[in-house]
Amino acid sequence: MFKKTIVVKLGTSVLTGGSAKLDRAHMVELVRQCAKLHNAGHQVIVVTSGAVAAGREHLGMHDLPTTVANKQMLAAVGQSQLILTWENLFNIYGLHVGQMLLTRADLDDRERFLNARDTMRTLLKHRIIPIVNENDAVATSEIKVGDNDNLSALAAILADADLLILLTDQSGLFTADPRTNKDAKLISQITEITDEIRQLAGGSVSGLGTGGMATKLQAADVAMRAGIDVVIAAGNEEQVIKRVAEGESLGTLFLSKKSPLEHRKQWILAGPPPAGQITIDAGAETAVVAKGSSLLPKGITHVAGAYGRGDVILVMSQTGKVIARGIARYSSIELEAIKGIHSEDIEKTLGYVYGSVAIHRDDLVVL
Ligand SMILES: Nc1ncnc2c1ncn2[C@@H]1O[C@H](COP(=O)(O)OP(=O)(O)O)[C@@H](O)[C@H]1O
Ligand SMILES: N[C@@H](CCC(=O)OP(=O)(O)O)C(=O)O
Repeated sequence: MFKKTIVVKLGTSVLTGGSAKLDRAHMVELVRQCAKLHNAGHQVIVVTSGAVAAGREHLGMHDLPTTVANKQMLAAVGQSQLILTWENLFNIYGLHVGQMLLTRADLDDRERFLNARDTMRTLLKHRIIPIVNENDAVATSEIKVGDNDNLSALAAILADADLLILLTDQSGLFTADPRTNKDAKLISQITEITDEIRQLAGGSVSGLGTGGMATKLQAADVAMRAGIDVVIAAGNEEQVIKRVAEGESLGTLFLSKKSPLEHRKQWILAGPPPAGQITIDAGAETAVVAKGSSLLPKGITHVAGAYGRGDVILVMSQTGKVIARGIARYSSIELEAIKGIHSEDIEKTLGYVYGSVAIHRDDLVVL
């Protein structure tokens, strides 16, 4: 069976069941489904809302505050309760969780993006469930993602996910808001988000979540552009996570045209102008061109230009021919220090290591 990387986004409406506190009984059921997928060999990442709701419950506040600062206060109180709840629930299945609190500003910054991606990958490698929420304490109006739908699309990109499942209190995207329109019909598949589709999505009516369907469509748009399929489905549908992950037609599927890898390679080719270059020896050229291998520091003979981790660079042959374009895993200063050495010696030379490769084969397009 194909092992997938799946991001499951749980909205406030799903986690509270429409009440003013966390619905722990339902959370147990959602965790059971995630644990089952995890144990079948898939990689599962949870994007959780509910910090504000948990804070409200913990402090016994009945009215939902309207000011951003008060919501931030509730999120600060509630996030620790929320993560503890997830840790305790996943523990039932012998699993640990790792908390990642992110903002869009973190992910817009190339260096921080790569650092967050390293954390995500390392958690997954150690079979720990990453639990992501917005860092509400520092998310102001300029920098906040604004809702966890958009954040979940960024988390899916960070995780190189195959599938993003947005669970909410409706069974998918309807032709109109089903709360106010009884004749609204479920749309089962979308291959392109057009203006007509966007017009179907109103704001949140539940008053518990923030974005309604509009932010789910924004998230679906971002994820699809990165080659990630998206499903919007109801959080209370039986075995919903497992069934969607297995490809059952449930809710609304947003089908992406390209795979994440094809998308990334296209971006490397057509994206930003190269920030610099490296020259490699004949052995490395054979490995990269003929075998499709990653490029190791050992094969680098020359570094030119000033660039950072995550920048697109050119890979040149000894005769000055451009062989490939790729995303550098180390800055030009770091590559200058580690060129020609064995990967095991990177740590000794730099004092730290981001991995054994200078450019990973998934980040490399041979020309
Ligand atoms: N076309 C539509 N199809 C389905 N739901 C819609 C549509 N337009 C607006 N909505 C509203 O979006 C709400 C879900 O968004 P929201 O309350 O933000 O949930 P969450 O907390 O899960 O993010 C639904 O309860 C529904 O009333
Ligand atoms: N970060 C906030 C969630 C923001 C929000 O309301 O998201 P959502 O319910 O997914 O629309 C929290 O944890 O309460």
